[in-house]
Amino acid sequence: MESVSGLAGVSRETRGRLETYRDLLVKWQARINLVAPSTLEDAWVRHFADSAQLIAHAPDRVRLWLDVGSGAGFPGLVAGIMLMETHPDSQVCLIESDTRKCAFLQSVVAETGAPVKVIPMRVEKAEAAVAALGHTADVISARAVAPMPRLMEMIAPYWSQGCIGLFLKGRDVASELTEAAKYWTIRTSHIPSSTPGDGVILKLEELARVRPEHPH
Ligand SMILES: C[S@@+](CC[C@H](N)C(=O)[O-])C[C@H]1O[C@@H](n2cnc3c(N)ncnc32)[C@H](O)[C@@H]1O
Repeated sequence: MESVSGLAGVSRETRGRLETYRDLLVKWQARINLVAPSTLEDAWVRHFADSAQLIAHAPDRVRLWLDVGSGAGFPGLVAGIMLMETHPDSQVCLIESDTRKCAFLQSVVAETGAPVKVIPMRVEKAEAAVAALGHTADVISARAVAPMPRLMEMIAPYWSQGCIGLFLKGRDVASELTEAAKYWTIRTSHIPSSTPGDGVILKLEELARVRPEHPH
């Protein structure tokens, strides 16, 4: 695992927590569909390293990292475990509408002790629950949840000055951003993903509405 980019150089404790997470993923996958079955064998790269690479792009201070549509916890729960080592004051919040996936996420949190709050709700309904955490988000992340115009509508209530977005996206991101720019002033940069494939990390540093809600 140490040789997998994004997971290189993690401590023995972090490695142990991620292995606990991977073992639980395999166990629960037999009962509920957490990830595409074809990706399970290569989960270290496809899910864990893909998520872990975001940590290198986190700001120095992360009080709250918000992950939307977390599914089986990628990238947010991996971030939560990695931040225990690099940003010990951080809290991660996972918003996921599927309650069975949330039960899995809770079991990983319980087994690893990660400072992660799971909110079993649709992101559109979770504003009060997130506000109760006491901090605005410094980082918002998502993978495979929605095209950018829709994703921007989902995250806008949680966005504040100084926040950054870190999104794992595929090859269609340029056309998604062209569409999004009709509705938002945005400032973005693309960082090639360090895991195989044609993915990118889309870093969002400005989000301000210029037209009413996208008609998704
Ligand atoms: C394709 S899965 C991706 C899961 C994970 N991010 C990953 O990359 O493995 C999309 C997830 O987003 C969740 N989701 C979709 N719309 C949502 C919403 N409005 N609020 C909260 N969760 C949502 C779904 O339940 C699902 O688990």
